[in-house]
Amino acid sequence: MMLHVNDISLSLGKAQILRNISMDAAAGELCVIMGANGAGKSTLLKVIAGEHMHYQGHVLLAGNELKSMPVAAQASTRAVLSQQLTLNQAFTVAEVANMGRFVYSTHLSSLDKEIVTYALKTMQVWNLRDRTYPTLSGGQKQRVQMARVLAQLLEAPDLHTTDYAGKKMLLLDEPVTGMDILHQQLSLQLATTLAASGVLVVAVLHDFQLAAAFASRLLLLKDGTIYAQGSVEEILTPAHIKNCFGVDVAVLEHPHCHYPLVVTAAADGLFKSPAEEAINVL
Ligand SMILES: Nc1ncnc2c1ncn2[C@@H]1O[C@H](COP(=O)(O)OP(=O)(O)OP(=O)(O)O)[C@@H](O)[C@H]1O
Repeated sequence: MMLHVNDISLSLGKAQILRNISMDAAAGELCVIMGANGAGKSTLLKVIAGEHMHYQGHVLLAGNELKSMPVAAQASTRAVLSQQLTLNQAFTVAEVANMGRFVYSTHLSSLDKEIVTYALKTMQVWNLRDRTYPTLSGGQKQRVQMARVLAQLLEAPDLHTTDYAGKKMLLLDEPVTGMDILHQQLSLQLATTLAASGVLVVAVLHDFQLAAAFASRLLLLKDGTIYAQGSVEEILTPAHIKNCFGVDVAVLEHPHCHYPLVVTAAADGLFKSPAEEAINVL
């Protein structure tokens, strides 16, 4: 799957949310989008997911303009994990995971069931399969959502046997929010493994360490535009982070791994005294 985003802009209501965004990503990449709250990350992901079809510019998926792709074709080529997905009805965990397969047919075949079982086991929520989804903890819910998108994406109950190059895209909006460190690692290793099988993965992350460890390419958004894009080393610099997040950091070398470590350099100084605040307001 090749994703080609060419000069897209998007308004929601009266506000222009995205401006002149261009990016390319290819099969096998794990492309991470970062940026401050409100920078436009989720909105960009939603455009790519086909949720905001009134964008200006072009979004090409494997050479096809997204706007002209039938909904069924879109659903069979990409799986989406959205932010703050609320499911208050009393579905069981297994039923939520089954939803990943309903995009193909309302009748689940034995292969569908095997894929769902495999997805639940991969995300270590098989033991929760009969629980009602709303009663789960935040991190458990997120793991079930990962199982659902995995069930949608896979064509076989195995991570390693299928070549997905040119066929599948996985869009993840803050997938590890609320997960403990083990399941954060598990989820991103899963994303990397899928990428190695040819899936194009685009993920919004807030955690610099996870981005540094797993991204093959980074996109930094600021105020609805692309501030910078490139390799982890090119993007995770103190200057870029200061400009996009307003925080002073130091970027160190990991003692064992090749990736950079981002640590905050100043623990205080973000809150000014009331007198200084007053001067800023004036
Ligand atoms: N439906 C909408 N109508 C109007 N404005 C919207 C709508 N959805 C999002 N916005 C605005 O668009 C901007 C970008 O929102 P978006 O959710 O893409 O940010 P984000 O980078 O994902 O932020 P966060 O890190 O908080 O998740 C924000 O200012 C938000 O208030």
